Amino acid sequence: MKLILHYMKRLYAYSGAALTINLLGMVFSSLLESAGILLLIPMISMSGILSVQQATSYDFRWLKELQAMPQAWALTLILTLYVLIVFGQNLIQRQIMIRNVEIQQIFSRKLRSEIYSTLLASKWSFFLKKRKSDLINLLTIELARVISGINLFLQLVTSSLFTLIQIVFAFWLSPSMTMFVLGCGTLLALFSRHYIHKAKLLGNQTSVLSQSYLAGITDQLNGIKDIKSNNLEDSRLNWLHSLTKGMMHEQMEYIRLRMNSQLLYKISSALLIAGFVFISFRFFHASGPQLLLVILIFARLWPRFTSIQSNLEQMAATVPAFKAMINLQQECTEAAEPREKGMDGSPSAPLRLKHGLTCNNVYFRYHSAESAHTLQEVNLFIPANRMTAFVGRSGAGKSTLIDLLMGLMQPESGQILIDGEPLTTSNLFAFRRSIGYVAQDPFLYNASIRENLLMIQPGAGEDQLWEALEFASSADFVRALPLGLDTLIGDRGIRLSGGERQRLVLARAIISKPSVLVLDEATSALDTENEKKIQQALERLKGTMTIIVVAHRLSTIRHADQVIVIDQGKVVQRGGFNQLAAERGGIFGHLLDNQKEAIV
Ligand SMILES: Nc1ncnc2c1ncn2[C@@H]1O[C@H](COP(=O)(O)OP(=O)(O)OP(=O)(O)O)[C@@H](O)[C@H]1O
Repeated sequence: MKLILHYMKRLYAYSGAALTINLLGMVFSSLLESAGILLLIPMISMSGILSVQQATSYDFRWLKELQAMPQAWALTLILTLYVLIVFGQNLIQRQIMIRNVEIQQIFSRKLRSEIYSTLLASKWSFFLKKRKSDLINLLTIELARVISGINLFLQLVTSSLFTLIQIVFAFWLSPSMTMFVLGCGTLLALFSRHYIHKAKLLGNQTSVLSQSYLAGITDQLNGIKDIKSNNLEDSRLNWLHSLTKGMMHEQMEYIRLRMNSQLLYKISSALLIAGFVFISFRFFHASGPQLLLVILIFARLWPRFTSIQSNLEQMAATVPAFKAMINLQQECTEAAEPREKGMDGSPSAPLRLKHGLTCNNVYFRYHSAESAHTLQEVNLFIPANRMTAFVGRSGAGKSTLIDLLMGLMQPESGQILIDGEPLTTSNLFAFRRSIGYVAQDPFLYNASIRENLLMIQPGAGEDQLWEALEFASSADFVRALPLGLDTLIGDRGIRLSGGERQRLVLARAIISKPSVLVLDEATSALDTENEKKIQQALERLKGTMTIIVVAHRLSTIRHADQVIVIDQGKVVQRGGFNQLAAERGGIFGHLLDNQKEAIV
């Protein structure tokens, strides 16, 4: 309940007065509905079916005045009033329903953007710990459950208000009978508590199953080529069958639970009416009109109790989603990156690196204090507008160092300096804006080549697009495509070859003319021809920007101004390519020999 109230407060904060007006509108509409029913009494009374005076202890003075009028006049008056009330009530009801949906839509939109923006503002280290599919599950399925939980809560509030007014109205007609119905309702609600508890447990299962489903499907679609080429379709289908069996079982349990509770309420309603009418008639000799009133009150109140019970069960099933969403928001807030503090609130302009980047005695580790350092005692200088290459064995710590240099993670101790200034929150965003980044596994959006380039430089003209493509050795292949720049490249650029993808990502990285270009193993998965094209692109860019390259293929960095060798998290060699190649017994020479052997 605390969790739901947390979001209700949010709902109130977002919708403010509109929500209060709607709730008041609901009370008014409910009052009108009761007034409409109240008018049925003189109608019934006039028809002679029921003498209301006889059935209740109240004195209907206005009825007597009506009876004094000619019957045709009185009936016309009552019927007109009845129609007007029903008409007015339905108009208000219509307005309330539209406003309710509007409030819900505004809330769901704001909640989605609030959660997504907190997520985007989280540090890179947060994403390293999280499974991508779990985040997708939270942002789609669980978020939808939270929104449906809020809707259910609003329905519950409405239902409770309606019921309260019905109770007051019923009390006015017959206090004793209303007390009896309320007593029975309370007893049944106590008895039905276990349904709500069970619904919450089933809601937990729903969360777990949907998380597994999404995680499995995402993994498998990401690795569909592997599945097809290794003939794994049957085993994947078996996985799906067993998971969907669990999902079906859980859904059937839930629906059985809800139907059982509804059945209990409906059967008890019939039993209570029958029992009450029998006892009143047999032992207390109640009159016909009194018995009719019992049925009227029961028929109006009991369905309300049933719908409140059903509402509570459905809400209980969404509680785990509320819990998951609050946890995610808390985790994101704890992992939030410091906000950009521009002087006038606008994003800061990219930096231009003048002298270079420095690592000053940098130490870093991913896990707790007990684990070994991934990087230790790293001291180095990357001069501006030169090409610096990092090499080393797999797992040496090259990518980790690049992440620290880009400010994606912070050193445990030591400092990263930008032109002599420590990299802190005040210059972090301006520095990041000055970087163009190309990863080993190039990421492209499922859009056209043009759109992919414009995402980084929205205002770029045709000349600028082609210039970036020329520099990245991509112009030829784009020109050869039937639709040229407007070619759609598919999911992550699947319709292009690995080399074309990589060169297109390079074009995208340089289109904004960044001050620093980072290539993290961008040529490792390429063939010699494509590697050569990237190498030529780097040659063209040399001197215009600071280039940092992590390379497994040493041929890529043959023309680097400086090569830094990392081993077990430490800088073990540095110098020019040829100088390091000539150093006897060094790791660089060893790596070079290995690659020569592989070629022979
Ligand atoms: N997200 C992470 N969580 C925990 N440990 C990590 C993480 N990423 C990398 N490591 C560990 O840090 C060490 C350095 O990894 P890193 O990726 O920086 O090496 P690398 O030199 O770039 O390797 P490669 O050339 O194979 O990509 C490795 O032992 C690796 O297991």
